[in-house]
Amino acid sequence: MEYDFIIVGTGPAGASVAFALAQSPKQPKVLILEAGGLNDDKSLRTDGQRWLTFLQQDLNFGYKTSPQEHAGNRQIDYSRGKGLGGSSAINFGVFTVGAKHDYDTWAKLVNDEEFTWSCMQQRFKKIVTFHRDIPEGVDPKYASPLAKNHSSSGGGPLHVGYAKEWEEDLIPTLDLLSEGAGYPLNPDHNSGNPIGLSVLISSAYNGVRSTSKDLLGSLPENFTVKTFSAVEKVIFDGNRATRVVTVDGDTFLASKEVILSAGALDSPKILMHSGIGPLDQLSEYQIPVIHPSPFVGQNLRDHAFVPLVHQRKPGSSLSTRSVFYGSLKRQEEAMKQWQKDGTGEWSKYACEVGIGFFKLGERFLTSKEFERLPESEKEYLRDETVPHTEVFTHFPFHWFFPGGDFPRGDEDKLVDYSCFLVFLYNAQSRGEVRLQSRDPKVPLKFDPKFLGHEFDRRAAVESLREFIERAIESEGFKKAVVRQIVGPEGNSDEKLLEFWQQAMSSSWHMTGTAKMGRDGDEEAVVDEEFRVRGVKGLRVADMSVVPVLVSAHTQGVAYVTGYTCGEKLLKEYDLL
Ligand SMILES: Cc1cc2nc3c(=O)[nH]c(=O)nc-3n(C[C@H](O)[C@H](O)[C@H](O)COP(=O)(O)OP(=O)(O)OC[C@H]3O[C@@H](n4cnc5c(N)ncnc54)[C@H](O)[C@@H]3O)c2cc1C
Repeated sequence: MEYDFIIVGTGPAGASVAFALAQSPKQPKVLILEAGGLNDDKSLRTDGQRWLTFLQQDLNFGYKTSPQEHAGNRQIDYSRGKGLGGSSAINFGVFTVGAKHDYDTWAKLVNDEEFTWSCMQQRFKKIVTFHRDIPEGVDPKYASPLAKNHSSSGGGPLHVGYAKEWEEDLIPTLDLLSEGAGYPLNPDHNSGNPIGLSVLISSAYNGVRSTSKDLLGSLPENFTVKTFSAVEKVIFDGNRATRVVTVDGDTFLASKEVILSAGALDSPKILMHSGIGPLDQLSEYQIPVIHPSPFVGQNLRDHAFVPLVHQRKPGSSLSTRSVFYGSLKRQEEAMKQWQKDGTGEWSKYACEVGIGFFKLGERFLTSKEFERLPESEKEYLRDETVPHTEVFTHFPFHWFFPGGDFPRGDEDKLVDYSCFLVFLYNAQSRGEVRLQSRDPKVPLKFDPKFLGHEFDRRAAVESLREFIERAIESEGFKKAVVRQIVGPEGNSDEKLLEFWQQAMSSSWHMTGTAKMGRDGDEEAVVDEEFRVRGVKGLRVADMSVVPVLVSAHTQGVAYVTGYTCGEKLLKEYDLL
């Protein structure tokens, strides 16, 4: 069977390519191939369990990094979602779009206005329906987005917004950070300027998580979706891509384009198995070369985070979460309620958090590591919309703590704790993904080179130090705390770095492994039309191509990346 377009992968990017093409009245024939299954079990959408879905093995490729030299030689979890929705089906539901300057930088790098914030903001409005309602009686100072920055009714199929019910200690925690620690407020973190403290907008609504599968819900008849169809490679006639072959040996023909949206760890793999990649790697595994492309798999970037966990004095916080998490019976009852109508405690606990994007102070800006950055990078970091770090509140840490004092259905061990996550932003380290087998079932080798650059180590240390000095050591916080459960053993550079090395995790924001660039950029794997350089009829549209490590959790970027590619295809093939 021949199709006009074949899209590989249904994460935010692939689903958005499809969603854009579905708007064509000319009904091009589109085939969507997805490695995993339907992901149609309703309970996978339980808002309060969004932190746990990634542990389900059938929904996750289960990747790990290679041993990380600067992180205690640990192999760090490098999860990727499998099945309809891709990684959005297993992610934590943080819905952030990043800084205006990220997109304007992208547009400048590739010399195309289509990537500016003003164009991307319009696309967000087509993909997303934003629900602005917050619980009654809550002061809107942490959550009052301006209408002009968001779509409301009449937006797209991806529903985002605030949880209906907030945990009792959410606002007091944010008050502590704003009034006690002096962090600035920002009631509209998705406005293009994320700087400041807000209540988080999540990819969830009415207790139900949203995933990119929601964009595939009402595809017209000219679309075919095939699950359990992992693509091995693209086949070329001369240098034109004409077919894809799955690992099970099925072949599908594409008369116009193949679009790879298999994500930043798998699109490079498909390229390499198709003969597009670094010559040394292709020849080592005897893969016939279609086009040498030395930067396929290079330029990998990511965010990272560490947790800070403290036990609070009994009665010092208003939190009731430990009572819920401490009772399996209560959790079961709540699940019955959630199954019935999406309400109850599974749409309250860990469903709303605080998020802050901040600039760091003079100690960071005058450090030798900052000084030694290229001028263009310093200029980028000085832009008013670009944060230097992120802080996150109310992470349900007890689920990930191996034993210890946390509630696990045992009411004797109820502990009231606070958990903040501190993020490393703007990492300068460039990692890589590499072939390690000729067998397409074997994943690439993933080496993000976490903390491999001196700037990253400085930014990690200063992000953590500044948050500890401002928030954790503030009178308001200290007086409510019994002890630190997880955190550094001191405030020196060495102790702070040691803590990062032992406790850091990837944020799963892998970016840049098939980077987009303008003519003359020798590192560019694709051009600004998403076309793979050196061949015809093949594009990559997912986080692989994004040439900027955006100041956000990356699902939003993946959605608009895919949608931009879809719009370009509609235009180029005169489909509107
Ligand atoms: C545990 C976790 C938590 C996260 N939390 C957040 C968060 O809270 N907020 C946020 O903004 N971002 C978060 N992210 C990141 C975010 O989900 C990703 O940036 C985003 O999903 C990337 O979109 P994508 O379309 O590029 O790739 P993916 O979402 O990874 O989609 C790739 C798709 O391609 C399919 N595929 C792969 N190989 C093949 C093949 N050979 N053939 C056919 N199909 C294939 C996969 O099954 C998948 O459907 C998280 C990610 C993870 C893993």
